Formats: sequence, structure tokens, C-alpha cells
Amino acid sequence: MSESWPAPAKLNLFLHIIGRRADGYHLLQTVFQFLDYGDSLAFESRPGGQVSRAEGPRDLPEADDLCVRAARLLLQETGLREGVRLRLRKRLPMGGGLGGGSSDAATVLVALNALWRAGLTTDDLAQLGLRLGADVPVFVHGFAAWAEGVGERLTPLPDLPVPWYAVVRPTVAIATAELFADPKLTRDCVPLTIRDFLSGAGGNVFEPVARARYPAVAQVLDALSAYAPARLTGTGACVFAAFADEASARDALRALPGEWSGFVARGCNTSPLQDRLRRMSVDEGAA
Ligand SMILES: C[C@@](CO)(OP(=O)(O)O)[C@H](O)COP(=O)(O)OP(=O)(O)OC[C@H]1O[C@@H](n2ccc(N)nc2=O)[C@H](O)[C@@H]1O
Ligand SMILES: Nc1ncnc2c1ncn2[C@@H]1O[C@H](COP(=O)(O)OP(=O)(O)O)[C@@H](O)[C@H]1O
Repeated sequence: MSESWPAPAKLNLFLHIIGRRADGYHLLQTVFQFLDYGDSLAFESRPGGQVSRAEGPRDLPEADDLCVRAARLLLQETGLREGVRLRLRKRLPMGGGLGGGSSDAATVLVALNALWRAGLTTDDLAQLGLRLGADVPVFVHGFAAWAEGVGERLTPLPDLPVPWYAVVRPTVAIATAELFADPKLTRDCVPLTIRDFLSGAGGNVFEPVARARYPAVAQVLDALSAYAPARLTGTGACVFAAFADEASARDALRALPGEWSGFVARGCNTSPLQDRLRRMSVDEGAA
């Protein structure tokens, strides 16, 4: 039915908590930037109403898979009688702070909306996505952004520097909910402005608690810091550092102990998903 569609990773270039909602959810300030690296999805047409998964993470039941949930949500919202079999090629570690599950869901919403000509606007899709996870809207919109609220109030940042990043994955699984519940977590950061961030302010409030709970995270942060300032993305476990060129990022990655996996990727201020969507529109226009 279709060629593959990218579901890129994100980094949180900084991540602060400035308060809490009445329901206990934390109010954040963060900057999202995409990477030209991630999962990919292909879609095969199926009889009306059927949504299934051909491949996918083995330890993730089909009904819980955010891709499957996103396709079902789109059918439910639009009342369309389409069916689809999803082929997810997973490259991003689950629960790595790279937003893989949210990105997969956003790609399903954006791609199927286009392939099925469902006619929902980007804002409609972002609102639908928010029901699946706080990080889905930024992947739907596809622009690097300053984010507030739980991550859904977005201001585009089209001119961020686009360095090469070394991203390293400590061999540990972090439970997001546990870190958010940690009594030592700083929850009262003074709100920053975009200008403060662009002048170098801001860190990741989860770093001290992740360091304390997961020695492997502390080891990776310290090891990567020998090459460039290293930071946690999201609630971790992945750690990243920026480099001026690809070779320097690869050298740093190579120099780290072999037990940690990682990759090198370029930062992007427009998501590869948006590029793919535009390519489809151009191809259709030419046909
Ligand atoms: C921290 C961020 C930053 O990008 O990234 P990740 O590390 O997950 O990629 C996200 O905001 C993660 O948002 P989201 O993807 O919705 O988190 P979930 O795993 O669903 O949240 C698990 C639990 O963490 C707590 N939680 C989550 C988000 C938030 N703003 N406040 C919270 O208190 C809630 O207890 C929630 O039930
Ligand atoms: N398609 C999917 N890919 C990854 N995780 C998924 C998916 N569907 C559901 N999940 C769930 O979402 C959780 C968060 O995954 P992910 O978005 O990859 O990490 P993070 O939120 O740390 O960036 C996973 O632990 C998993 O239980």
C-alpha cells in the first residue's frame, strides 16, 4: 500500500518542572528537537475496520501498541471504513526518553490521515494524539519547539543550531512514573523564557534523580562528558551530547565502553515526517 514513513526520535534539549496540575501531572518547560534517526512504519490495506500489527515489539501486546491505538482512534473519530495492517520497524529503545512510542503514534495519525484522505487538520490530529500521550502533539506538528503545559503548548523554534549528536543508551530501563514521583525531584524551577534558553540556561531536572537511582546513567553521563557536555533526554535513560561534525560524534561514541549501545544522528528543526508528507503531496500533484 505505501512506502515506509519515518517516526523520528526527539531530544529534550532542556527539561524543567515549574509546577503541578490539580490532577498531579507536572507542568513542564522543555525544548524538543528531532533527529534524522528513528523507527519506520509501512501500511498495508486491509478490509474495512480491521487494524492489526504485522511486526512490532514482542513484549508489547498488540492492543497496547501506540501504533494500533492511534489507527483505531483515527477510525473511531472519522467514522471511515478503512482497514490497515501496520509494519513497525523499531530502532528506538522503548522508554529511552527518545519518544519512540509517541513518534510511532504520530506517524500513524499523520500518514493514515493522508493515505485515507480523512481530511483532519494538523491541529485535529495533534488533539487526537494528546489523548495517546503528552509527546504526541509535537511529533504531529513536526517543528522543533519550545513546549509548556505537559508538553502540548508549542512555540516553533525554526532556527535552533543543528549539531550532530552522539546518543548513548545505558543498559537500564527507567520507569518514567517512578522518576516523576521521586520526592527529591525539583518541581519549582523559576520559569525561563526562550531567550534564557537560547543564552544557555536550563538543564534536565531528572538528571540528579536518575543518577542516584541508576548508577549506569551516572556512568554514561560522566563518560560522555569527557568529550562534550552530556545531558539526559526526557526521563532517560538515553544521554546525548552535541558535536560540530559527524566524525567527532562518531569518535566519542567509539571511545566509550563497548557495553553501551548508541548512535549518531543530526538534529533537525523540521521532522522527517513532515518532509515525507510533503513528498507525497508533490508526487500526487505531479500525477
Ligand atoms: C518526560 C517526557 C518529556 O518529553 O518524556 P519521556 O522521557 O517520556 O520521553 C514526557 O513529558 C513524558 O510524558 P508522557 O509520555 O505522557 O509520560 P507517561 O510515560 O505517559 O507518564 C507516566 C507517568 O508520569 C507522570 N507524569 C508524566 C508527565 C507529566 N507531565 N507529569 C507526570 O506527572 C504521571 O504519573 C504519568 O502517569
Ligand atoms: N509502538 C511503541 N513503541 C514504544 N513504546 C510503546 C509503543 N506503544 C506503547 N509503548 C509504551 O510506551 C512506553 C514509552 O515508550 P517510548 O515512547 O519509546 O519512550 P519514552 O516515553 O521514554 O521516550 C513504553 O515503555 C511502552 O510501554
